[in-house]
Amino acid sequence: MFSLNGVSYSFQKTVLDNISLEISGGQFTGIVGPNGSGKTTLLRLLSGFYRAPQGHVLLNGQNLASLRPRVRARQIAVVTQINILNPQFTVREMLSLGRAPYHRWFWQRQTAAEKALLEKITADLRLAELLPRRIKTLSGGEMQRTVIARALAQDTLVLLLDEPVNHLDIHHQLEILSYLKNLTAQGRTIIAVLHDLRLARRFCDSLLVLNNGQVITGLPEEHLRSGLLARVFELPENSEFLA
Ligand SMILES: Nc1ncnc2c1ncn2[C@@H]1O[C@H](COP(=O)(O)OP(=O)(O)OP(=O)(O)O)[C@@H](O)[C@H]1O
Repeated sequence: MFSLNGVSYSFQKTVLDNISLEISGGQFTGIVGPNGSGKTTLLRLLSGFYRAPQGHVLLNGQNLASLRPRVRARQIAVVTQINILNPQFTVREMLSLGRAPYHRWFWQRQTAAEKALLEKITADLRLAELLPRRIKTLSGGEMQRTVIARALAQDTLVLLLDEPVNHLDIHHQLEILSYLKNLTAQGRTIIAVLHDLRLARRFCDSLLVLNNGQVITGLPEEHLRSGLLARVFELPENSEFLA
């Protein structure tokens, strides 16, 4: 699915230093690491938002940098921390925006298949009552569910999410993460930055652990057994936050 070959990325200092790794398709991969370790930077490289000045980011063997944004948006949907939303849009309009990569012009009529897709997403994320509401009137959690729904409306094989459950209460956190996990059973690839290590361990098939410019890949249990998570987060090995 994704291959990174010798990727480095720097701002004033080097954030990612000569990273080579593979991310498998059809899995839930978590990106974890301390604040400032480069999680968002890595996600932006995977989305094509940043171009690696050194090395290559490949999606199914294709260099991401060579894909036109519209073509990329049919393969990768992104939920960022700061989603630039027009506060005047309704939830219904936001969902429709997810179809933009497939339309020639802005408010092109939706096909029956597109309407059915949006209805299913609306039902799955329990958004029906919110459809007529303007974005500016939503709570943080409602907004987050709307943004995730818009990404799902892109109907891509890959979904990249930056802290997708941050604004959600524990019930909605579990609901959204279970939903995302179930999408992998349909062959979709989910890659998400997560801060809660217990949730990451419970839902992720593999974890990318970022620290000091390096990325260590592996199963959550491997990282736990080796003590890597405890070391990186400066926690005792038997910490309840890893359990
Ligand atoms: N546009 C930028 N200009 C300068 N420095 C930046 C920029 N974006 C990120 N950085 C720096 O790069 C480092 C990695 O940032 P990044 O946002 O990728 O980390 P993160 O692991 O996602 O952090 P957090 O957990 O706090 O969200 C940080 O030190 C950050 O200050």
